[in-house]
Amino acid sequence: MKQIVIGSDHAGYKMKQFLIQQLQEAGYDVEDKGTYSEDSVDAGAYAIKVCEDVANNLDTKYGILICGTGIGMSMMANKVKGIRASLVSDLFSAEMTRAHNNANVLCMGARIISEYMAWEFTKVWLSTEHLGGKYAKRVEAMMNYEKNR
Ligand SMILES: O=C(CO)[C@H](O)[C@H](O)[C@H](O)COP(=O)(O)O
Repeated sequence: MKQIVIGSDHAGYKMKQFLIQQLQEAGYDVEDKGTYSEDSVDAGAYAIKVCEDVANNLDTKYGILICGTGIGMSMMANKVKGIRASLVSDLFSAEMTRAHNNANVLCMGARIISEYMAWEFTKVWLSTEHLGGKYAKRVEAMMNYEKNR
């Protein structure tokens, strides 16, 4: 079971706290990189904290990021080398982003989805295996582009 590194801005703080509780109850080891209150902060800084940790521990850690829309978090997350972050607002995408894209960071918008939905998406995302084969080749091509640019 991979360790979960989680972060949010002020808009995602409550959802982050909810997910931490659910994840811990489900037996996950969770590291909370902040923010630690609903005081206004810039989401990008927390995306970097989470994603640099995941990128340095690709075999052992996954990341979860929450802001108001999930957009700023996912944009910043994908600037960190080694990160494949997906913004998810439906169950099918939560599954496919693991099965086809092997995402290592899940982003969600607390002003878009409910806590219930966020936990449903998180469970599917964590329990879906990457399918490999042609999908692995496509992910590899993506990572080679990043490495060589
Ligand atoms: O995309 C975002 C961050 O880059 C988020 O949706 C933020 O949570 C949102 O922009 C925060 O808005 P606020 O007016 O500062 O609460």
